[in-house]
Amino acid sequence: MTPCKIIIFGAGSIGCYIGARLLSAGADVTLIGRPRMQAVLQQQPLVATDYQGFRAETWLNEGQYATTAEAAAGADLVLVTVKSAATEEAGQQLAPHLRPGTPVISFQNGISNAERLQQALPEARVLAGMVPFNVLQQHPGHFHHGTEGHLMAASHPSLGPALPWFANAGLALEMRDDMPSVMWSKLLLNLNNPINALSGVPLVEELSQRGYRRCLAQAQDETIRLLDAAGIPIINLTGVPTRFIPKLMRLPDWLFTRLARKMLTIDPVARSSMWEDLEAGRPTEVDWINGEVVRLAQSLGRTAPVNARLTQLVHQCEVSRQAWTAKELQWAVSLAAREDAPEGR
Ligand SMILES: NC(=O)C1=CN([C@@H]2O[C@H](COP(=O)(O)OP(=O)(O)OC[C@H]3O[C@@H](n4cnc5c(N)ncnc54)[C@H](OP(=O)(O)O)[C@@H]3O)[C@@H](O)[C@H]2O)C=CC1
Ligand SMILES: CC(C)(CO)C(=O)C(=O)O
Repeated sequence: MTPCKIIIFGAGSIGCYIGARLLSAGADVTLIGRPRMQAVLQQQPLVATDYQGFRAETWLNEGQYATTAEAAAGADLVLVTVKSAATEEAGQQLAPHLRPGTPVISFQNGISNAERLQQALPEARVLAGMVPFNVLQQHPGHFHHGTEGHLMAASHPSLGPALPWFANAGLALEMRDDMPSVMWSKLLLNLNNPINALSGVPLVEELSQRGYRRCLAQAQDETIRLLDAAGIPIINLTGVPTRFIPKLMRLPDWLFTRLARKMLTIDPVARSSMWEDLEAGRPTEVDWINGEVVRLAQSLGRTAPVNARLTQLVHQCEVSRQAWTAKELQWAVSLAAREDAPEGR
C-alpha cells in the first residue's frame, strides 16, 4: 500500500475512534488534540470498540499524539473532527503547516463546515465528509461505535492513497459526487440531536416515546418541505427511506417498536453528541444543525418555526440544564408551529 501520513485534528469521540481503527490497521496516524486527552493516553491504551464486537487497544508512541498543529507538517491527508464552533480555529492553526493541495476532509455534522474550513485553508483541498454512526466516549480513552453506517466523502483523486488504509481498518470510505444531498440527508437525522439533548435520556429511551418522536417528525417535515422548495434531493442513509422517517416517527409506540426494531438496535447507552456537549457544559452545535434549516428557510423567503424554537430551547438549556419531558417538549414545539401559521390555516 502507498504510504500515507494521516493527521487527525480534534482528538475527541470521532477523531479518536477513527484514529484508533486506522492505527490498528498499521496506518501512519497522528492525533492532534488537547493535553488532557494526551495525559489519559499516556496512562492507558487508546481503546476502540464497536457494536459488532470489534475491539482494538493501541498504546500511542510519542509521535502519535500532539497538542499543536506543527505535527501536521508533511501530511498526505488531514481529517478535521472538531465541533462546528471550532472549525475556523482549526483551519487557522493548520494553515501554516500544510502543503498546497493537501486533501482535508471535514468529518463534521452540519452543512457549512467544509466551506468554512476551505476559507481558512485556501491552499488546501477541503472535502466534505460524513460520519453516519454514533461514537460515545464510554470511559476516558475508550471510544465506542454504537450504530450502523459507513463513512462518505466528496470524491477526489487526491484521496486515492488513503482509501486502502480505511478499507483495511474496516472503515469503508465511500466517494460521493452528491455531498450536498448526503449532508442534508444526514442533517435530517441529526434533527434528533436537540430532542435527545433536551430529553436528557439515552437515544433508545427517547425514541421509544411518541411525544419526542412527534417533535422530531415536525422538525423533519419542516426541513423536507424546504429542501424540496430549494431543489435539494434527499437520499437514503438508513434502512428506512428518509422521506418515510417522519411518518414512522408518528406511529403509536406499540407499532413503532415493532416496525423500527432495527432502528432501535442502538446501544442502550448511546446518546447524541449534542447531549454530550450539554453534559460537558460546552456550547452545542445547534446553530449548525437546526440553525442551518432556519437559514435555508430565510434564503427562500420562508420561516422554519419548529427548528427555530428547538434552537432557542437548546440555547436556554446550555444555561439552565433543564430536561424536558416528552409532553412538555411536544407542547412547546406544536405551539411554535401554530404561532407561526398564518391566520385561518
Ligand atoms: N460523536 C458522535 O457520535 C458524532 C459526531 N459527529 C460530528 O463530528 C464532529 C466531531 O464530534 P465529536 O468527536 O463528538 O466532538 P468532540 O468534542 O468529542 O471532539 C472534538 C475534540 O477536538 C478538540 N479540539 C477542538 N479544537 C481544538 C484545537 N484547536 N486544538 C486541539 N484540539 C481541539 C476538542 O477539545 P475541546 O472540547 O477542549 O475544545 C475535543 O476534544 C462534530 O461535528 C459532530 O457533530 C458526527 C457523527 C457522530
Ligand atoms: C450518529 C448521530 C446521528 C447520533 O445521534 C450523530 O450524528 C450525533 O450524535 O451527532
